[in-house]
Amino acid sequence: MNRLPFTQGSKLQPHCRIRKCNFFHGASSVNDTFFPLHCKMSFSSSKRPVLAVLGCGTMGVAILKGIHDTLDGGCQEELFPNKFLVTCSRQESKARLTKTFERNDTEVHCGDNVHVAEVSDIVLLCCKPQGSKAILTLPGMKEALKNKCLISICAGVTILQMQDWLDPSTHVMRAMPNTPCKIRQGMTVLSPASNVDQVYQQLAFNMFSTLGRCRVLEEKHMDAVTALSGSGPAFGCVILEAFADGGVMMGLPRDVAIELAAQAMNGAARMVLETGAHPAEIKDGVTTPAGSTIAGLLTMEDGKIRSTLARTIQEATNVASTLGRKQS
Ligand SMILES: NC(=O)C1=CN([C@@H]2O[C@H](COP(=O)(O)OP(=O)(O)OC[C@H]3O[C@@H](n4cnc5c(N)ncnc54)[C@H](OP(=O)(O)O)[C@@H]3O)[C@@H](O)[C@H]2O)C=CC1
Ligand SMILES: O=C(O)[C@@H]1CCC=N1
Repeated sequence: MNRLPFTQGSKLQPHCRIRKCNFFHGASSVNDTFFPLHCKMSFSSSKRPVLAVLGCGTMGVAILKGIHDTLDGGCQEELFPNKFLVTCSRQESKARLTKTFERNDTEVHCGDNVHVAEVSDIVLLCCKPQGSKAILTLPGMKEALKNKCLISICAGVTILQMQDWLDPSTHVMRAMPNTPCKIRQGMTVLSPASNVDQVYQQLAFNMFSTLGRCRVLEEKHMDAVTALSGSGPAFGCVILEAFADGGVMMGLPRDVAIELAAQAMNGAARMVLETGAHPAEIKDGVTTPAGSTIAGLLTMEDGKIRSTLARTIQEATNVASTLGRKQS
């Protein structure tokens, strides 16, 4: 059977090995060279870029934790940020974030979005989709983001919408990461606007590659990406929990059942990603004629599990496409 062509993102993780990305729209390939592009931009306060996270909730924390781990692993890359400013809207969140990020390189602000954007080079927008317009159209934000890079992870908020709210000189990019970025096992898909400078594209690719796998796709795929890999960890965990319930039903202690289910799924997923094998090949390899696996597989098919899961992605994609339209 043919091997599947995957990105090599996960192999980048040890200590920030950066590879060069092919950024043509729709391309996803990375090659094996170290990143050679020298920074032709001068960043605000130091040689290395300052990163802002506007709206630092679940995802902002997941991304920044992964980035901090990369830095703590000794990342010296010129294009990798080494100073961070994050924002939230409530004082209690500020107190929580201040505890979470007790480090000299990270400042936490309540509000202050425009000031934070002003003193940063790269701005990650991590608020809820319906709050994106309110933040990007704050008085002074258009000025603050001139010539800078804005990377939005907001589901369903399009490049065109953001360009409409911002100055034409702003380099607008969408990213769809997922929560495993927190442990640097994430998947991020990037989609830059056509005018985004190569240096910013490289910078974003570098940054997200250290948080797991990263690839570049055309914006038309972003809603499906949101459903499959943005929401995927939630869907995967429901399946995992149901497997564990089955183990508990048959007498396994809960903690053992969860470990076995998680490692079975982790092992299967890694076989797909690391060998390029098709999932069907792995399934067939497990399935002994007249054995227990085929008995279980037929039960799954009786429950229409394939169409149920595929329709899950279809439905989540449809909803993702509407999220940017509902602005508060
Ligand atoms: N959760 C996920 O797995 C994924 C989410 N996404 C996208 O990421 C985005 C964030 O999701 P998630 O992290 O789950 O959401 P959260 O609700 O956890 O985080 C949103 C954050 O925005 C802050 N915020 C709200 N208004 C303002 C404001 N005016 N100024 C500054 N900060 C503000 C909130 O602050 P406060 O806490 O003080 O209210 C909160 O910290 C969404 O757009 C979603 O589509 C993408 C991929 C995966
Ligand atoms: O549920 C949501 O809308 C977001 C987008 C991807 C994951 N969470």
